[in-house]
Amino acid sequence: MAIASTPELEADRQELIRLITEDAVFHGDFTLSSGKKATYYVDMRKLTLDHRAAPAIGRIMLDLIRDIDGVSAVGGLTLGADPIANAVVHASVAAGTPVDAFVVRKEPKDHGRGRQIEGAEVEGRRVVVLDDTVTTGGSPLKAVEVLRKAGAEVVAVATIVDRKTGAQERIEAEGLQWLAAVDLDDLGLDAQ
Ligand SMILES: O=P(O)(O)OC[C@H]1O[C@H](OP(=O)(O)OP(=O)(O)O)[C@H](O)[C@@H]1O
Ligand SMILES: O=C(O)c1cc(=O)[nH]c(=O)[nH]1
Repeated sequence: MAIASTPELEADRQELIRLITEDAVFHGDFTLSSGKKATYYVDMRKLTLDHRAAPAIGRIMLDLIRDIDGVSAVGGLTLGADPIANAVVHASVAAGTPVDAFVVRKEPKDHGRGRQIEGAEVEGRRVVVLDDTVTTGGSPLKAVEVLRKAGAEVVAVATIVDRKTGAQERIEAEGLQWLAAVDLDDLGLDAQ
């Protein structure tokens, strides 16, 4: 669990935990992105696109990466990461420490400029990969692979919710820092 760096930001985080618990945790039988089964699903899109939560998500995720030197762009695999990256851009401008955002497509675009990474140019830049909920880590690692091929220096993966099912170990095995704003203890859920 990552306690925020100031009482105000920790209040933001606690309010986000309340909103996730009330509005984004769904119980039932779910198939996850990895094909695994689970009895709950955390639908963070409900909150990354919600006016009550999006500004705080930007501040919380900016705070989460505060100790990493030289980060100039953030983003991740579309679409979970996209509204988070945009929120971080706004929070970073408000904080006087601007960063840019990028979107990593699942496949390169088949028309126009044919790009797989949209937005900020990442070559030679230190970047952080974002995600909304991480289970196996496959999605952020796909973004890492695409970003590295494009010449980015990926330094960390930062998620809002960590489902605590092995992603941290996979990410750290890639030499990347692992950061999570909210974990299962915060939400009163068991790992699965
Ligand atoms: O850690 P993983 O096993 O990769 O699972 C987590 C991923 O699953 C969800 O995205 P999803 O694949 O549902 O795609 P979407 O963002 O396009 O909805 C979520 O937003 C994460 O990116
Ligand atoms: O593993 C996933 O696909 C997944 C789990 C979860 O709780 N939320 C989500 O958006 N994706």
